[in-house]
Amino acid sequence: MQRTGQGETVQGEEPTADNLYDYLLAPAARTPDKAAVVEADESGTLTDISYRQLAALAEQYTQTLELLGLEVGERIVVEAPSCAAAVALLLACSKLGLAFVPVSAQMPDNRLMTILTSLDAALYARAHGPGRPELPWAGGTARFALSGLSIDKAPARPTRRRRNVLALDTAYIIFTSGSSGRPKGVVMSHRAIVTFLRAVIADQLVSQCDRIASTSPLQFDFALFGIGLALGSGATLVPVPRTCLDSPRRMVTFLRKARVTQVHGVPSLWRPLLRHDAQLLKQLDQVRSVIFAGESFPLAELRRLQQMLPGTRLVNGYGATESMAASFTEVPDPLPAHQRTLSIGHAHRGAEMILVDSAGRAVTRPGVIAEIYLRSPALFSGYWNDPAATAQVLVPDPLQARHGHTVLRTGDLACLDERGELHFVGRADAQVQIRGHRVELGEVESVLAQHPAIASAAATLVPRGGEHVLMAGIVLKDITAPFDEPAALAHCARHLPAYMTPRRIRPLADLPLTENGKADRARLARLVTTAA
Ligand SMILES: Nc1ncnc2c1ncn2[C@@H]1O[C@H](COS(=O)(=O)NC(=O)C[C@H](N)c2cccc(Br)c2)[C@@H](O)[C@H]1O
Repeated sequence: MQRTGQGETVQGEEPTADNLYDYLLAPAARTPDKAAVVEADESGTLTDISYRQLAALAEQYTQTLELLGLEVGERIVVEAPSCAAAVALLLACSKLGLAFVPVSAQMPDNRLMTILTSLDAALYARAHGPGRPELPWAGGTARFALSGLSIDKAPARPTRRRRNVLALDTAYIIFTSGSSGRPKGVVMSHRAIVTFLRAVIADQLVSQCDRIASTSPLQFDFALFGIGLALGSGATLVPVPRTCLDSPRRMVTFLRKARVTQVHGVPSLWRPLLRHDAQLLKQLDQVRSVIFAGESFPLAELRRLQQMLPGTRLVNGYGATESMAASFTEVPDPLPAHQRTLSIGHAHRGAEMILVDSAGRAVTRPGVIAEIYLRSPALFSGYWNDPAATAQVLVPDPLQARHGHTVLRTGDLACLDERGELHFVGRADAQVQIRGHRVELGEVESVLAQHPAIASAAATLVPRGGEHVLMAGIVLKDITAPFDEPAALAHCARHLPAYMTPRRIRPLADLPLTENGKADRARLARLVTTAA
């Protein structure tokens, strides 16, 4: 479809530039009446929004936004769950070249204000629902739902001439907590996200008859991945309501009712099911594949999941928001008993992960731990308004420095196995040193999870008097049983060197998680210390 100066599209020709709107709505021309998004209301009633209806809603939002006369590149902060209206607003922003910045309703007011201010956002749009009465935001505001987008306060912007949207214009910005604590905005262009989605869909991760359950909150790019994979392949997106995620029974009921065939989620999504109602998993006979991402899936739990979902393809999705993702590796079925680390395989089509040691040399021998660098045409543009932080991670290719291109320095450590596949080892900045030894928190956790009474475990370092002390939190299989800490400590001493044995092991009701569902080691450190 040829784009005219006013951003209109003329049916028939291919778009002149990669654009998320054209890419995600292409199926609307082929299968307009097919369900694009399945909506669930609070009573659990499911409603299909067809590609035609989604395109119409996106058009309605586009016309309302167009009246604001915003320049290409202006930022729209969107507070909403993953749902059809949010997808339509993402499409409208993409069509007008506005940057879509998803935030969560659970985000504290002051963090939201930091993001709105640092972005100098043109509009803060939230899905209909309880607002934030105390939010001191003086910029543009709007509310949106399936019924439409209403501007409550127009942004004070001079109406400017709109130009064509280019492939390098920003499609979305995702704020990550970042290990430094200050939120960093990962800026992704239309070219990066469309290139990535084309490659991953070409790798046959999904088929157009899939119904993809997305379980991550919208501000986590795993949710945008679900939107891109579903619509980009002409399949159907099934956002799972938060209320279904807290109860194993409600989640299984929902997945069955919505006839879901592929489930996306972080490893912790499966923990309550595996612990309480593993038998319920047998009801998910229609689920053909599961894609997990965000952190290593503890092997003991992964083996249980594999047993309970016989014949279901389990895919280990690895990667960072700065490239959306890097690799999708099928877990061997069955997972060999001796295997202690998960393969993250090879990068998706058109990209390459290389291992580089601290001297900047390529590592090609198995078993040598080094840092993963990602060569890819789908890398992020940079961190919002932070060229210094950008230069830390978008670096000259250490193996082809003279060519001038940059690669992503992931900060992740991995090593090659005998077959040349990468195995994730851990975060370079999470390498903890105890009395001069490198400690792998993941290794401590997997030994603890092998203890017969322990369902799951998380380890962390607690600063204590100038040094760091290794502490662990565990969840018992039977929370009514008394916890025998000395026995658990003895179990660790039998399987781990002394410096990797936790000082204390604390039973917890649940392992603390971040908003994106990953292990929250900072909160764990506070929990195990206060429990001392
Ligand atoms: N599969 C793993 N094993 C182990 N460690 C993982 C895995 N996936 C990540 N990580 C870690 O998480 C970091 C990155 O965090 S992030 O920027 O918030 N992004 C994410 O978590 C999610 C990521 N954007 C994403 C989004 C959609 C699909 C996929 Br597929 C992946 C990586 O650098 C790794 O340290």
